[in-house]
Amino acid sequence: MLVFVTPHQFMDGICKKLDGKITGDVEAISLVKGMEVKKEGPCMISSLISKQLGINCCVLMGANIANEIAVEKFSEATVGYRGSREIADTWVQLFSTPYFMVTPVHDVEGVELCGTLKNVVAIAAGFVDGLEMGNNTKAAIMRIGLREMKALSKLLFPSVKDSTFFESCGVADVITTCLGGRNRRVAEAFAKSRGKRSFDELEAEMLQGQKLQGVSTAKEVYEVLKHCGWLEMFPLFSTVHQICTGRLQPEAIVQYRENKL
Ligand SMILES: NC(=O)c1ccc[n+]([C@@H]2O[C@H](COP(=O)([O-])OP(=O)(O)OC[C@H]3O[C@@H](n4cnc5c(N)ncnc54)[C@H](O)[C@@H]3O)[C@@H](O)[C@H]2O)c1
Ligand SMILES: O=P(O)(O)OC[C@H](O)CO
Repeated sequence: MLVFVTPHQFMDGICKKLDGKITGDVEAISLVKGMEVKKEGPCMISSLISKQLGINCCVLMGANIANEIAVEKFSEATVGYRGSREIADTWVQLFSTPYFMVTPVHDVEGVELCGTLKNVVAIAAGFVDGLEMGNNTKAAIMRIGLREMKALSKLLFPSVKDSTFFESCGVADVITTCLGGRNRRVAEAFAKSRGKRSFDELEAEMLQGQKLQGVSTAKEVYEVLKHCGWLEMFPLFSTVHQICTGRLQPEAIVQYRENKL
């Protein structure tokens, strides 16, 4: 059983290194939050693993800030699977502990897109914190973000279920990452510097070698939206990328009209 958990930026290279080396009856699970954008469109990391290595791949996503789990504070997570429930039950059994409650959901794309897209929402929440806009604004950003997450997931994969957004991988992960995650923290510092310090510089200074997922995911999402002609339908997602790249000021995070999707 193979467990993948690295920053998503490295997964293409890792799969290329593993290509041809995996034989026998192998099952994989990805904890990686992110996507690759190929010429033919977005490719979720579990699909990349499945396609490049020829193996089935489930996902594990949820409201899971690592250092809280490390000290055994209670939390939940979601296993997303396709096909047979049997393998999902095996993963649930493997990961479950009295303080880590894992639920299987038959919606691998929905679960993985929740884990991926909420990192863009967390960047937006960090801008709100850095600008000291307050709790009402932050709640508004989280709500708009969740709505865009659901709308984009369903446009990309019509099979995605509404109920997935109420699992740990959905609304709960939006909340915990917007309150306590690294994406939020670094975006807060970016906004405090009024965009004068780059994300790369802040990441290197604040994360000691760890890699942010939200900034590159915002770029990948922007590319997908632009390619599909959907930019105006997703103002929060597109504004986050434009702020990250310096085309807009952090204040722009509340300066757009929400489109009714
Ligand atoms: N840390 C969290 O709280 C948390 C929680 C849930 C999910 N995730 C997700 O898990 C994934 C990994 O996050 P993380 O915080 O464990 O990341 P991390 O930066 O701590 O790196 C995890 C692993 O990736 C390896 N790695 C680093 N650079 C690499 C490279 N160039 N090539 C190959 N491997 C490399 C590291 O050696 C390490 O073992 C991300 O997609 C993240 O969103 C993280
Ligand atoms: O620390 P972050 O912002 O990468 O978020 C960590 C996890 O994805 C939360 O579930």
